[in-house]
Amino acid sequence: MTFNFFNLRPDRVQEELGRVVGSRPVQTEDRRNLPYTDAVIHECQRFANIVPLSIPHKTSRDTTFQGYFIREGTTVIPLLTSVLYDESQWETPHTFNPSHFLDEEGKFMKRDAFMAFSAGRRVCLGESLARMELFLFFTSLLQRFRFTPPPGVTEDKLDLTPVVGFTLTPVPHELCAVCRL
Ligand code: HEM
Repeated sequence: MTFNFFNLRPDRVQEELGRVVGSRPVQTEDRRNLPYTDAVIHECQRFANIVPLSIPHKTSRDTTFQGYFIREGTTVIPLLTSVLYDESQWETPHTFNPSHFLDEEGKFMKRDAFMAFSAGRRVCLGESLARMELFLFFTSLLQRFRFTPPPGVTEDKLDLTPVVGFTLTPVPHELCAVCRL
C-alpha cells in the first residue's frame, strides 16, 4: 500500500484555526467551529489505524453473524483495518483525504465506518478523553509551530509505512518545528 499524505494541508488547518480561534488558547467547544481541523484529525485516526486488531473477545453464547455460525466460547478478533480501509465505505481508502469527513458545504460529517475506537459494548472506554486530547494537542501545536521535513528532505521522500505489531507504530522521523509566534 502506498501511504500518501499529499492532502494533509496543515496550512489550511492553520488558516481555519487563525480565523476561528486566533491566538487565544483552543478550547474543546471550538471543535464544532473547526470542521476542516476535525476532519483532518478523524482522517489521521482512520488512516493511521493504530490499533488494527482491536482486543480479542469471546462469544458468551452461540451466535450467527453474516451467515456464519459461531459457537459459544469462540475467540473473536475484530479486524478494524478492514472497516477503516473498506473500499465500499470510503471514496479513497488508501489515500489520506480529509474530505472523507466533510459534506458538500464543508461541514463535518460523521461516518459509520469510522471505528478507530471499535464499537459496541466493549468500545474504547477512553474514547472521549482520547478525542479531547487529540484535538487540544493537535490544534495547540499547529497554532504555535509550522512542521517541515529537515532541510534537504522532500515530503515525497518521507516513508510513513508503520511497523506492524499489535499496534501500528510509526518509524522515528526527524522533523523541524518552526515557531510561528
Ligand atoms: C487514540 C487513542 C485510542 C485509541 C485509538 C483506542 C482504541 C481502542 C480500541 C480499538 C479498543 C478495543 C475495543 C474492543 O475491544 O472492541 C480500546 C479499548 C479500551 N481502551 Fe482505548 N483507545 C485509545 C485511547 C484510550 C485512552 C486514553 C484510554 C483510557 C484513558 C483508553 C482505555 C481503554 C479501555 C479501558 C479499553 C477496554 C474497554 C473494554 O474492554 O471494555 N483508551 N481502545
